[in-house]
Amino acid sequence: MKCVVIGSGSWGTALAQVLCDNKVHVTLWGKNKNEVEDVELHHQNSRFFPGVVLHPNLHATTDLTIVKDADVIVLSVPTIAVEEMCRKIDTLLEKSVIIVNTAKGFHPETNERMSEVIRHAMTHLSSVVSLIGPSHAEEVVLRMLTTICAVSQNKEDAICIQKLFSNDYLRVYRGHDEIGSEIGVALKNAIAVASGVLSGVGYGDNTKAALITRGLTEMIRYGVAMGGKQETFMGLTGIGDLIVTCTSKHSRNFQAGYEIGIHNSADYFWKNNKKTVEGVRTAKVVHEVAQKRGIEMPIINEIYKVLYEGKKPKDSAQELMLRDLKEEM
Ligand SMILES: NC(=O)C1=CN([C@@H]2O[C@H](COP(=O)(O)OP(=O)(O)OC[C@H]3O[C@@H](n4cnc5c(N)ncnc54)[C@H](OP(=O)(O)O)[C@@H]3O)[C@@H](O)[C@H]2O)C=CC1
Ligand SMILES: O=C(CO)COP(=O)(O)O
Repeated sequence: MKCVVIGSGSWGTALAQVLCDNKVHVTLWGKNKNEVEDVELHHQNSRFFPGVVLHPNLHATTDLTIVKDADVIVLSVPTIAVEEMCRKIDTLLEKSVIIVNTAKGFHPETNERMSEVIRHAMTHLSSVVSLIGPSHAEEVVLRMLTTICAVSQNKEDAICIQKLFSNDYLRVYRGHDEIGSEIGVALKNAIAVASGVLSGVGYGDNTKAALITRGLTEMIRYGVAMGGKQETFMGLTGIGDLIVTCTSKHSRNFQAGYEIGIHNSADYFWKNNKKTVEGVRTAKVVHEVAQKRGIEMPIINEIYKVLYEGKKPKDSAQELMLRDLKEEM
């Protein structure tokens, strides 16, 4: 089995190392020459994991033609780059491959989920498996115990990817609700931005518990309206990923929100952010779709207003607290 991991950022590097640990033939592809040389020559990716020594057998390259005879290609680039990467890879392939999607979000223009984007962009495709769940790269690269889910419409390929990645520190479950799972992991990023905002403003643990619980309600409402199964949101790609992203110091979505909360404004974030913060774009997509379809998403609407309409976070928090009083669900 020959694997190529596309994207030498934090998640691509961590996943490529998992495959090395599992003695799978794997090469990491990156567009950034410095990053690739760092991995190939020094066994480190110091931009993302300062001080961490990577597996000695992990090789990296900037030559994309290595995909041509791959059996499995793992895509670990941000959502905005997924379609473009798929089209480039497709022109180089000599046979059909399993694509493992790891990006969490929607296409910025068509609003499609990542599996849909990949299916539309590629012809040399056996199937798409999304490998998603509560998994910060910073912990996986240190081999800390983690669980994720291999989600696919194709049961055989889900099993293949589950076995390929599972080991004594990474336990991979299988799932088949592609819609519910991909919506869960996308939406939790936007809720995590809100969690960071509330912490930055100075609110405490009661507020975070409220945000996670009511955020999950919105994820379910939206996901079920789009065709996902309610029970999926009780699993790793729902509540699991929501908890880790809303509470972890590693989360870039939480960190972005925290800065916005501290400044009581999104201006500083827009001027200075250079990190991958998927929840910001997701908030826009979900806000727009929910408005069109009449899906009630109060937290998403407020985070959208903070990010795109200059609303002050403290005013948004008050708006959420003083809405019409409701039944819980
Ligand atoms: N990090 C994590 O813990 C996890 C991340 N994910 C998801 O994985 C996806 C990838 O994120 P992550 O690895 O964290 O992001 P990073 O920002 O750590 O890395 C992204 C990598 O993709 C590269 N890249 C950016 N744009 C392009 C492009 N147009 N073509 C090719 N390469 C590109 C970047 O290169 P450069 O910087 O040089 O532009 C960088 O090497 C995201 O959707 C994220 O939500 C999922 C689970 C865990
Ligand atoms: O998806 C992730 C953890 O499961 C990574 O979250 P961030 O993108 O917020 O860092």
